Amino acid sequence: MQAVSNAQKARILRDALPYIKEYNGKVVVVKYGGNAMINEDLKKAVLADIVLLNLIGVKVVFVHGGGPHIKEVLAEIGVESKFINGLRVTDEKTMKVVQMVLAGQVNKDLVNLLGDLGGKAIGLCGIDGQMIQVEQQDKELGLVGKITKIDTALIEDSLANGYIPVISSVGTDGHGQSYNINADTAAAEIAGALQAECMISMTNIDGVLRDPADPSTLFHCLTMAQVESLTEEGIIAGGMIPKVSCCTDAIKAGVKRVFIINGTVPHAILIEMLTEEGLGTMFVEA
Ligand SMILES: Nc1ncnc2c1ncn2[C@@H]1O[C@H](COP(=O)(O)OP(=O)(O)O)[C@@H](O)[C@H]1O
Ligand SMILES: CC(=O)N[C@@H](CCC(=O)OP(=O)(O)O)C(=O)O
Repeated sequence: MQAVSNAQKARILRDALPYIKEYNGKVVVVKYGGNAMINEDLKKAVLADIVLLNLIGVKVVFVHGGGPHIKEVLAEIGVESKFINGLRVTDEKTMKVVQMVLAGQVNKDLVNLLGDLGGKAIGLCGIDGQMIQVEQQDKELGLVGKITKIDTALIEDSLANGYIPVISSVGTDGHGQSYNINADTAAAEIAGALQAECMISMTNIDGVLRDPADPSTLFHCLTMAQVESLTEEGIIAGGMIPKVSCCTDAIKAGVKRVFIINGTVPHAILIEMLTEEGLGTMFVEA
């Protein structure tokens, strides 16, 4: 690899200035999927980028998943999940594991690492301050919550105090029952409620692809209509279904810029936000 001279390093920083100005003081919701948390080094690199964004004045709201972590703990107790359109059918036993893994293990590990990296982070889930209020989505899905309201007070207080809110997608029905929510859905609803400047979903694939096995088939930009037909054709499938519909929902809710990027590419988020390089799939109205 060619060495970067000091002058080049300085120019890279200077070239980021217009983007830094653009995002300074703005709310950016970042969704970090469990499949993108593939190893500790990569996780630390992603979290260091989040700390950097926070320190240059971006109000980062960090919503995380943890599907693979839930799967691992369920496997240990001999439970196998069924998914309907990318959503985990959640019975009471599964819900206990979901809450324990997302709001406990994954959330606190991320907060801990952010702290280690010099970030000021606070771990929350949708139950805290009744932030994510839900009702049952569908009997067949069990304890999967459909979001009825996002109370942004706690998020806004955290941001106003300079914290990075780290949020896990567990909601409450207001009567003591916890519900499981797809993390992309939670991120999109939170982004809409905050009227965020930008929402970025970080996953383990470059974006929406015609053929997920072939990176050259990436869609750089998708309209709502294209999303609908690709879903009907079955090209958008599995976990990509809720992810993509969340992106279109966020656009409809007034979020200005919405992307799916590959969180396993080092510094993908900095490249997307602070350079003219466009990574992943961007969603637009028409
Ligand atoms: N058209 C498509 N383009 C890209 N990925 C797709 C597509 N259809 C299905 N997928 C699958 O969706 C997965 C991403 O969803 P998911 O596993 O739920 O991610 P995360 O854990 O980050 O939320 C990809 O790894 C891929 O296997
Ligand atoms: C209802 C539902 O499916 N909830 C998800 C919540 C975690 C999640 O979304 O994690 P990823 O972002 O890593 O996929 C689940 O149980 O897996």
